[in-house]
Amino acid sequence: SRDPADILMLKPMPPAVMDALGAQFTLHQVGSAPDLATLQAGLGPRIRGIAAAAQSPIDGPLMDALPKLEIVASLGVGYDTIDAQGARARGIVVTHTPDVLTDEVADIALGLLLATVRDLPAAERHLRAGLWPKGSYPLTATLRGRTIGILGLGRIGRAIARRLEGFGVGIAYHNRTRVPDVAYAYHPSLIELARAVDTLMIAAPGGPGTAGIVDAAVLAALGPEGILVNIARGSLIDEPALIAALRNRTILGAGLDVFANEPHVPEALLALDRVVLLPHVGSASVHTRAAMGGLVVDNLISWFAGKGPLTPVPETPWSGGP
Ligand SMILES: O=C(O)C(=O)[C@@H](O)[C@H](O)[C@H](O)CO
Repeated sequence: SRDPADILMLKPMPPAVMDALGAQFTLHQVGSAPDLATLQAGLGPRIRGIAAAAQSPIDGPLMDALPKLEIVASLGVGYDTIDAQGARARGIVVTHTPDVLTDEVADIALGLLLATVRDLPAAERHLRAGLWPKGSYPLTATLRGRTIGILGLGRIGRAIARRLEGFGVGIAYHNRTRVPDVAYAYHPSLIELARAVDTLMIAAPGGPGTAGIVDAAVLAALGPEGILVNIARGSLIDEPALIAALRNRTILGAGLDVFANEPHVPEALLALDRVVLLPHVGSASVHTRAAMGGLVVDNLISWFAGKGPLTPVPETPWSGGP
C-alpha cells in the first residue's frame, strides 16, 4: 500500500486530533507563516494534505508551494482565512466542520443575548465586589417585547431562531435569499431588517462579501434600545462605528464573541460598560471541539482512502471522483 500521506500543519491542532492524525499520516508542523521558498525546496513537494487549525491563513502562494496538495481539511465551519476559490482553481478540495458545532454556537448566541440585555456580567461583578449589601444592582433592559433580527439564516442562524421561539419574542431575518420553509419575517436588505427590529444577531459568514456590512447606518436604524450580538466573525461589523454608537448611546449594548483582529480587542471596547465580551468561545466545549477534530480526521482518512471528502465547502463541491 502507498506510504502514509504527508500532512502539513501551520498551527497545532487539539492534542487528540494530533494523535489521531499521527496514527494515520506523517505530520509536519511548520508555523503559521512558513518561508515559502524553503518549503518549496524542501518538504513542499511531498505534502498532499493540510490540516488547518482555526484561522490558519491558506492562500494562493502557499498552495503554489505545495504542488502535490490535494486537500485542505479545516477545523471550524467558517473558512474565511482560506482562499477557497483559489483552491478550486487548483483542483484542491477544502473541507470544514459544519453541523457538529451548530447547537453549541447557537447556545452561546442566546447566552450572549441574555447576558447583554440583562447586564449579567456587571451584576455578578456588583455582587462579587460586595456592593449588594449597599444596594441592589440597577434595573436593566428586558428581552420582553423585543423583535430579534437574524443576519444569516443558515445552520447556526436557524438554530438561534429555533431557540428564540421558546422566548416568545418576535423573529425576523435577512439572508442573501428568502428561506422557503420558515415563517419568520424576511427583509430583502440588512438596513430594512435593522429598521424593523431592536435586536440584531449576526450569524453570517465572514469574508470580502460581508466585510463591514453592519455599519453606522445599520446601528442607527436599530435605535437607542438597540442590542447587537455577534457570534460569526468580527469582520462583518465596522468596529470603529460600533464603538462610536455605543459611546454615543446610538444603541444600548453589544455582546461579542468575535472581533476584527483576534485575539486583540480594542481598548475602546474594553472601556465600555454596556458590552459583554467573550474570547471566541462559541464552539469551545470539550464535547464540540472533539467532534470538530474528529470530522477533520475523518475527512482526511476518507480522502486518502479514495472515498472523497465528507464535508466539502460549497466552493469545492465533490461529485464522487475524477
Ligand atoms: O467554526 C468556526 O468557524 C469558528 O469560528 C470556531 O468554531 C472555531 O473553532 C474557531 O475558528 C476557533 O478559533
